[in-house]
Amino acid sequence: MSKTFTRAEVAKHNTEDSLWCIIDHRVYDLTDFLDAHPGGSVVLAQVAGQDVTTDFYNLHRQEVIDKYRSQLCIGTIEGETPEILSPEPGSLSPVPYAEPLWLRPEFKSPYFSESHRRLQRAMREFTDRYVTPEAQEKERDGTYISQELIDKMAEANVLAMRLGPGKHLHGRTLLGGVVDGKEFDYLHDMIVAQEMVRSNARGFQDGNMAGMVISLTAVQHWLRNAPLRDQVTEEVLSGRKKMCLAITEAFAGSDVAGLKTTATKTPDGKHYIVNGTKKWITNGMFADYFVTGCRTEKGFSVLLIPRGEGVETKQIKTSYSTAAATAFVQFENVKVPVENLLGEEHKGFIVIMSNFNHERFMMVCAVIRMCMTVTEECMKWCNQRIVFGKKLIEQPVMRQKLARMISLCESNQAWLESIAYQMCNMTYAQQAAHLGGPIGLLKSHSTRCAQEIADHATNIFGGRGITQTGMGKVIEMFHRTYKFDAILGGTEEILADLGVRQAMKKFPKAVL
Ligand code: HEM
Repeated sequence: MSKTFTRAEVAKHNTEDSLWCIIDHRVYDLTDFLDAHPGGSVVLAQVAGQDVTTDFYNLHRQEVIDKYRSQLCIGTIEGETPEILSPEPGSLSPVPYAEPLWLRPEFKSPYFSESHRRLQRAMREFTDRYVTPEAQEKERDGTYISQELIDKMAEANVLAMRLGPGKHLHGRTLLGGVVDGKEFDYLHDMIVAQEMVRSNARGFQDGNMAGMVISLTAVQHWLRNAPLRDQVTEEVLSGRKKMCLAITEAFAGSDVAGLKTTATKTPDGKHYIVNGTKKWITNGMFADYFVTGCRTEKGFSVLLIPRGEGVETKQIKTSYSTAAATAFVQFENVKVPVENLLGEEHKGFIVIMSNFNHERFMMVCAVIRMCMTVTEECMKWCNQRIVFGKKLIEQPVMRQKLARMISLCESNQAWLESIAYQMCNMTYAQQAAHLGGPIGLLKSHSTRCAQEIADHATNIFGGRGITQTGMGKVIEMFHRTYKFDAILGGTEEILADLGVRQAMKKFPKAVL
C-alpha cells in the first residue's frame, strides 16, 4: 500500500484489460473486479483512469470502500493523502448533532458520571465490532441471531445489563468492569439501549434478545418461586435459553382485557391447562420460555410457559426482517405447574402494567437514537450531494428540514434523559405509579416525531431513500420500520390517552 502513482500514470489504465481509478487520493485496480461489481462493468468502464471520488460517494456508503480497500487498493497518488475519515470502532461521530448532547466535547450535562462515559465507550466499541456486522448480515438474509453473538453478549454481561438496574447485576463484571453492577442505573440502561441500536438494522434489533428484555424483568420482579426464578434467570442471562413475552393476540393487542387465551386449574390445583394463541411475538420462533398473559377464572394471570408439548410456533412475516423471529404461537392443552405463576392469580394486570414501563422506556431510547442517526445521515448527504450545481445544504428548504429534524431529536433526547433521571430516583413501585403516563406520552410523541423525520429524510434522499442498498439504505430501513415503535408496547393513541388519564387521576378536586 505504500506505492505511489502520478495521476497521469493512473489515466493510462483506462481499458477493461487494465482498469484503474482514483477514490479519495487512493488508486484502485478494478480490472479483476469488473465482473463482480454489483453495479455492473459498464459504469466502471465509463470512468476508467479517472478520479471518481464524487461519483463513488454519490452511490456507495463509506463502509463499501472500507470493506474492499485491502483487496483493490494498490497505492496512493504521489504527494497526496486520503481525506475522508473511516470511523474507527468505538469512535464518536464528528458530525454536528449526530451524538446526544452529553457526548459532545463542548457541552456539559448534570446527569452523567465517569462510569456512564466509560460504559458508553465500551458499548460503542462492542456494538461496532460484534453487533453491527452480524446485524447487517442477518437483516439481509432474515436468519436469526447466532449463538456466538449471544455467547459474547452473555460473557460480557451485556445481556444482563439489558434488563436494567437490579440485583441480577451485583457481583458481575460488566463489559470488563467499566461499571460496578451496584451503581448501574437507568442512565446506564439508556446508554446500553441507545448504543445497541446504532447497528441500524431494525428487524435484527428486535431479534437481538428484545423478547428477553421485555419478559425477564417481569420474571425477576414477580416470579415468587425463588429457586425457579434463579434457575431461569441464570439460563437466560448465560445465553443458553431464550425468553419472550407473549401477551398480544390477534383478538386483542393493547386491550389486554380482551385476551382469549385461557389457563384453567386442574382439579388437584397443581397445574394450569393453557389453550389459545398469541400473535406478533418477538423472538417467539427461537424462545424456550414464553411469559404469557392468560384469562383465569376470576381475571387475568401471567404464566411462565416453557416450550414443550402443545406449544407450537410459526413465523410471521412483517415489514421488517424475519431476523426478529416474530411468531404466531399456539398453546394446545399445555400443562404448566402453578409455581410458574407471576404475581398473584387473577391479578396479572399489575405484572403487565409495571413491566410495560421498562419495555416502553427501552423502545423510546431506541427510536430517539435511531432518529438521531437518520438526521446525521441527512446532514452528511446534504453536505455532499450536488444538485443543479449546488450542494443540497445550500438550498434553504433543506436547511429548514434539517432544523426541524434536529429540533425533534434534541428535545426528545432531553425529555428522555429527564425521565431516565427520575427512574434513577424512584423505586420500581414508584415508577409504576408515577411514570407510566410520562413514558407513554414520550413514546407516543417520539414515534410521531419519527414519522416526520422519516418523511423528511426520504424526501432529502430521493430515490436512494427508497432503495435497500447504497447511500440511502439507513433511510429506507427507517422509513419502512419506524411504525414498529409506534405500535409495539402500545399504540400511539393508547399511550397518549394513558398519559392524560394518569394525569387526570391526580387532578386536585379543589381546582376548577
Ligand atoms: C472500489 C470501487 C468500487 C466498489 C468496491 C464498488 C462496490 C459496489 C457495491 C458493493 C455495490 C452494491 C450496492 C451497495 O452495497 O452499496 C455497488 C453498486 C453500484 N456501483 Fe459500485 N463500486 C465501486 C466503484 C464504482 C464506481 C467508480 C462507479 C461509477 C462511477 C460505481 C457505480 C455503481 C452503481 C451505479 C451501483 C448500483 C447502484 C446502487 O445499488 O445503488 N461503482 N458498487
